[in-house]
Amino acid sequence: MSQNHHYDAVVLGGGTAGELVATGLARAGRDVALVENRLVGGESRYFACVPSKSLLLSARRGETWEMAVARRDALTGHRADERIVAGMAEEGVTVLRGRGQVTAPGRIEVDGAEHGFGDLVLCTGSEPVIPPVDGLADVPLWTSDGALAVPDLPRRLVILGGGPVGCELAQVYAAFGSQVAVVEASGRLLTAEAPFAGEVLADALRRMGVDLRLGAALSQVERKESGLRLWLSDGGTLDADRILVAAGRRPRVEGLGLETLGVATSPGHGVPVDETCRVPSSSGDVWAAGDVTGVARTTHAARYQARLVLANLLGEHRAADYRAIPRVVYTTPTVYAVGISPKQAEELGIDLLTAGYDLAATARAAVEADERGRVELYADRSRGLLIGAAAAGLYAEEWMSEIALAIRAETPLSVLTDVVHAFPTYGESVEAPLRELAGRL
Ligand SMILES: Cc1cc2nc3c(=O)[nH]c(=O)nc-3n(C[C@H](O)[C@H](O)[C@H](O)COP(=O)(O)OP(=O)(O)OC[C@H]3O[C@@H](n4cnc5c(N)ncnc54)[C@H](O)[C@@H]3O)c2cc1C
Ligand SMILES: NC(=O)c1ccc[n+]([C@@H]2O[C@H](COP(=O)([O-])OP(=O)(O)OC[C@H]3O[C@@H](n4cnc5c(N)ncnc54)[C@H](O)[C@@H]3O)[C@@H](O)[C@H]2O)c1
Repeated sequence: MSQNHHYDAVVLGGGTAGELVATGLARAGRDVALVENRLVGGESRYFACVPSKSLLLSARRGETWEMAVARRDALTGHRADERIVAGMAEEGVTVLRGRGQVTAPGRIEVDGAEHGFGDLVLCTGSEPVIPPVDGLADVPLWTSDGALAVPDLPRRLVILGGGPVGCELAQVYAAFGSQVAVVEASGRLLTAEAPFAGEVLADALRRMGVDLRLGAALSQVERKESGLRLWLSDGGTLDADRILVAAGRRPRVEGLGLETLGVATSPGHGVPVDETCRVPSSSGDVWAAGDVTGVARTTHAARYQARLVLANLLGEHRAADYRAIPRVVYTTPTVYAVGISPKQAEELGIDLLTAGYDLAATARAAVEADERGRVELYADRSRGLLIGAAAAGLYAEEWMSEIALAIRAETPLSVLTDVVHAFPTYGESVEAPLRELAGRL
């Protein structure tokens, strides 16, 4: 095996988190290599956030499918990374293309060549979970990666999973004319969030003609002469031309050689990290950022953790605070959640006070002629503080940011109730529930 250079740091995985850490280290004068076996820029840029948000916008604008695909592909740079790699090289990052695997403390192999490192930063992201369903492995499947990189518009599409991916893509394909069904094992969409959010979205999808099969799991798939036949656990059946699996993602921790560093991993779980994003290991300095940690699987959380790792590698001591990381589903209407959800509060035994408001009561809803949606705010009775919120409504991803700040900054309710919102905005909808919470605490 050829012996190569010794780097101050090796970043394994060149997605959102890896790109940020590697570039930051190079700018600080460190000798750094970024190892990437697919495309530098990662999931978000080519196969996830950017193409899905582009298609959702095209759907809202009423563009044709051909226009939408052209726009999506232009925004993702036609899934080519040469420009980004060249930019990183200019910053001083060495990009090593190939699959990386740690072979011993301080040593990593990339496609037959071995390199040395001081620090290791794990940024390997996550991968889709394919449920063990009879016959599913024998039929052509899409995961979101596949769906968001091809020009096909299936006539009949079944989406397995009613989480953020399933809901966003159901809206995309239904808007462009596919006959869409969503099979979701739990009784509702967006099961991790407040029930009203999934209900508002279910109503929006049904109005577009989406067939929602809630509380049913997929139990068997068979290939028929003209397409696929699906059997569900509630006895129902569906016919489809294509199945899109959106049944969750798991941190990519296997096959990285982490055992050689004494890093304990288990399938389906992220690499363990402390509050500084350091990975407990028997040797050397190992850090992790992004989906691989399994902490908060969004691009903005990956960027947050990457900035933290970078600061800590450069001699600061920064600890993560995950209390106010937003969770957004970019459908129409948007679903936005931040902080503690009612389900989490129950699990944690928090005495939760809830106050809500229907967006229909705002003047903005009348102006927009769109009365859908609601906002709910959650306070911890014992601490007298706002700790969570959820909203389903147009542009909620924009007007709910002040609530994220309020949770993160632990802003007293007496201050929040004194904030004046512009008229007529959906943002006014938080005023009444804030006053209600303040009155009940
Ligand atoms: C359909 C979809 C839509 C989404 N929409 C949003 C959204 O709107 N907003 C949002 O905030 N989040 C969204 N997400 C989540 C977001 O995409 C992820 O949280 C984000 O991409 C995580 O970044 P990362 O750096 O951790 O991983 P990635 O960007 O996946 O990067 C990991 C990289 O590591 C590489 N790699 C892995 N193992 C190795 C190895 N052994 N050797 C070399 N390279 C390796 C991979 O090829 C990959 O490029 C969406 C996800 C999906 C699936
Ligand atoms: N806008 C965003 O920020 C955004 C958008 C999309 C995805 N993401 C990220 O991507 C990750 C993955 O999203 P996801 O929607 O794939 O996963 P998820 O885990 O949120 O939802 C998967 C759903 O599939 C259902 N399911 C699983 N197996 C099933 C089966 N056999 N039959 C029927 N239903 C089944 C589950 O009950 C669950 O509701 C999320 O963690 C999210 O953070 C973020």
